[in-house]
Amino acid sequence: MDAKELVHRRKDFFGPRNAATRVDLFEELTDQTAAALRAFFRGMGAPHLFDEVVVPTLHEGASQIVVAVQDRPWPPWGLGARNITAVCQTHEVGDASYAISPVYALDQDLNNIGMLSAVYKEALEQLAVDPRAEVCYLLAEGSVLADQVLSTTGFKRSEDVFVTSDSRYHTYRMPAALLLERLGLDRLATPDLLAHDFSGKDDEGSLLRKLANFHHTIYLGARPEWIHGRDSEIVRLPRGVHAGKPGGVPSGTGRFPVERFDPPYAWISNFLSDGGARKDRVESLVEHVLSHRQEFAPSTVVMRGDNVPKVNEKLRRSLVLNQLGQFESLMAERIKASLPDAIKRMGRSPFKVGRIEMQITANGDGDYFRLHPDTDGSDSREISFVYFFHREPRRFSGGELRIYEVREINGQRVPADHAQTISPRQDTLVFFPSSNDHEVLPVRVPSEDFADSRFTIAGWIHRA
Ligand SMILES: O=C(O)CCC(=O)C(=O)O
Ligand SMILES: [Fe+2]
Repeated sequence: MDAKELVHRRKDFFGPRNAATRVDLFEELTDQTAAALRAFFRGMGAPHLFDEVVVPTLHEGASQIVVAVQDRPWPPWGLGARNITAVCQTHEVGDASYAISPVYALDQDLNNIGMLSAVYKEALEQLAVDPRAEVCYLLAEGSVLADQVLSTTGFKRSEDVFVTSDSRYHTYRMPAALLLERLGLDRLATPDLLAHDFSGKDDEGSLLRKLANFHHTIYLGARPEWIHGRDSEIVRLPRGVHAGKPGGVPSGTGRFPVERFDPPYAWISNFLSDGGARKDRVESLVEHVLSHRQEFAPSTVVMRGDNVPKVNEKLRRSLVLNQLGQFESLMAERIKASLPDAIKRMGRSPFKVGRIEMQITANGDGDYFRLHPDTDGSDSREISFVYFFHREPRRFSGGELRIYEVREINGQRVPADHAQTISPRQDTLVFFPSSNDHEVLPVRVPSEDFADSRFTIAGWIHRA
């Protein structure tokens, strides 16, 4: 190889590597694709993403996976026949509203901006077939860089807010077609992107820098969630959380401007822990539920006009245990101690506390609790609470508690068109008014092991 050739090669660092790359798209997994994806995520250092995110999301439908793939010319089968080098997944979260993942890539391709952009472009183009299609990211309040990058690209922050114990997340949204345009992806062909050939289309590399900035910020902003399971600046947008509510209330997609409300709930982290005792308390609670596994029964609901609790899988699917054992008095004591402050935080008036009902629930794979209030006003339930706990490490996903806000219109309390979504956190308790509509989004427990369930102590505080 002479020096000239070497210089030429250096100039096209990613171009030659992308020469055998194509962009592919699928909505179902063949064994071959599954194997290639698994190998990809393992190479990325996040093997669990495949089983815990990609596959379940795909199985729920309305999801697409766009990949950059290199095929081995011969033999076209067996190990390494398809080598995936980048992945982007979209899924519907509401009417014509889509979540879009970062473009996942192996470390050696993180600056392969042409390839990342080619994948992103094809993912967006699939969505933009519907002119109403918008894409969404969930971005933490107070984020500086990601907010700047998304906002200058044309994303609008909406008041669809999601809450975890560490952060509040806003939904940022933008039409898919406009995003293609703003990133210059409507002007660039996929082969040119893969060849890193921006000639004539990129004014002094500003397009390349803009794309790099966009992909890097989203990738790095989202990375703590999938590498460390930590709250990150950008988090995954779960399916269903922007879905419309029954009863004709407009969906909370944020397409309709909404005013801001005070949170309708109050929460307390490290609820049972004091000092170093947390681990022991939660562990013994987990032991308690595991040793009473046989006494858990299918959960029931009480329908209006009927006093007898019945199993109704249209509304609720989970298991319930009524004996709290030694935890009953501990919970009651803690609840009473923290209630006055919580009531203040929820902006409610104090009331004389009567009895406290409590039950333990286990939400396994596929379980949920559809939209409901805990009182129709004919009983004395005042405040509901949910205490979250689970075996470590956490092996379920989903199961967010979504609490709808209420607003006054002409003196009447009506459910607002948006809600706050709380992801289950170890040893955290959430209070909310029993009359507020709320729901538990579907839970995923890939292991299908009872011990990996989303466990709660749920209860109701009555007026005396
Ligand atoms: O499990 C939850 O997060 C809420 C349960 C609930 O709504 C109830 O038990 O009434
Ligand atoms: Fe409830």
